[in-house]
Parts: sequence; C-alpha cells; structure tokens
Amino acid sequence: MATTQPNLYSFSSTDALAKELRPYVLRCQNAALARHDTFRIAVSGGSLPAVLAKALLADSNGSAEDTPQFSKWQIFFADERAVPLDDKDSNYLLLKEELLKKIPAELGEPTVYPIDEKHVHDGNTQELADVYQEALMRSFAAKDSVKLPIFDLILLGCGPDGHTCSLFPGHDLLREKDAWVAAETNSPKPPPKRITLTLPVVTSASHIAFVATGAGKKDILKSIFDSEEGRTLPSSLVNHGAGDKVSWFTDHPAVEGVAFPRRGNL
Ligand SMILES: O=C1O[C@H](COP(=O)(O)O)[C@@H](O)[C@H](O)[C@H]1O
Repeated sequence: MATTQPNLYSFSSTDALAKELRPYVLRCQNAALARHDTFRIAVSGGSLPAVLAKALLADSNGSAEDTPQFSKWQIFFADERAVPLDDKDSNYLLLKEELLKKIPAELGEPTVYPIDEKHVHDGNTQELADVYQEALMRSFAAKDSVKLPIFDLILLGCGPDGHTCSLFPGHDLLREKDAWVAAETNSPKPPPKRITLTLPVVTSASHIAFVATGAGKKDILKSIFDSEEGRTLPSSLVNHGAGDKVSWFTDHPAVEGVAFPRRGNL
C-alpha cells in the first residue's frame, strides 16, 4: 500500500488535457531513454487512444525533449479483447486507426505487441494470456529472474463502474499476485473474453496515468476519490497501490463535485 496520494489534474476541455498529456508522456519517454534507451509503455482501449493521438500527433516545438522517438517505443496493451485484430472491438485496431497509422514517417515506427490471433480462433483465452505474458517476458526478462515487469508508463482508462484494464469490480482477478497477464472469460462489459495486465504489474510501473473525461465519469470519480466504499474499486486499488506514481488527467465535467484536491501544475 502506497503512503502517498495520486495526482488529480483537471482541464477545461479534451484539447487542453491533451496539451498537458503530451509533455507528461514525453517526460516519461525521455527519462526511460536515458535509463535504458527504450520506452516500454502499455496502452488501454476505450476513449484513451483518441486523446493520446491528439497529444502525440500535435506539432512539436522543435526541441528534442518535445519529440516522440517512436522507433524506441515498445507498445504493449494494458488489456485486449479476445477478438481478431481487425474486429471492431479490438483495442489494437483502435490504437492503429487513431494513432499508429497517422504517425509521420520521420518520427519512426514503434514496435507494437498485439495479441496472438491463433488463440483467439481456438477460443483458449488462458493460452492467449499466457502467450502474451511470454511476449512480456522476452522484453522485460524471464519471469523467474524478475518478479514483475516495470513499464516506464501505463496509460489507463476508467469505466463508469470503476474498472480499469479488464479488471472489473469484485472480480477474483483483483487478488492475482503471481501472473503478469490474466484471462477474463466473463467480462460484464462485452466482449466477454479478454486478457489483462494484473494489478501488481500495473502498480509496479514507473508512471501510471488515467485519462477520464466527460460527465458520465463524475459519479465513479467521486466514489473513487471521496468515498470509503469506493476503496475496493479496481481504479482505486491502482491509486492505493501506486500513490503519487499515479496521475489522473480529467476534464472539468468528469470531476464535478469531487472534493479530492486537484493539482494546479504538472
Ligand atoms: O473495456 C474497456 O474499457 C476501459 C474504459 O474505457 P473508457 O471508454 O471508459 O475509457 C478501457 O480502459 C479498456 O482498455 C477497455 O478494454
């Protein structure tokens, strides 16, 4: 359990949010490149890819610090639906349409780690999760030599029920301590079969950012930040496990009525 608090930022619009998300992500990139010459990031689906694209595809101010070095990015998925990669429900397809295919050639091409479709077709979601975990192990070192992979940055969404990744409220998966990637076969939100990073992997990341916008999120954000009952929600567990490594990028409608103190500056 972390002893520090998450950072809650709120902006007047999605455009204003994206403007601040960009230097945040690029600071994470630059620190990671200085540490190990690669930037390992996990991204979510839902509303996140569009905001991320708005942030990263904006014009650079020309400095090295403000330039995405995509050829050094390794992009994993915080969660993925067990569907083919060209299915409308695929988080990979969403990221591709919103961001990947719009990256100008001069910024380089990231290495992207989609799920192995073979195990979508054979319906074996556990195998799908295991194979994805092996891909993580190849990048971060074998599971028996490091306890947990440490992503440089994990970008998350928060559903109106407080779920994040494909970790849903009250589910046994929230207690997973060992696996890096787990299978969800009965998701309350369609599609039912998914894979997800586990909570220990999420909270071990160097930086974790949630993006949550719109009035549809205000009740759950109030619960997460202001109420005792909200403490067991998956998104709250990330806050409590990772403390000030967590930054929430919200817009004003999403935090209307939330008492938890906002931070003015990043
Ligand atoms: O099903 C999912 O939902 C969450 C939240 O989505 P949002 O549209 O409310 O931002 C998302 O983070 C996750 O990746 C996705 O699979």
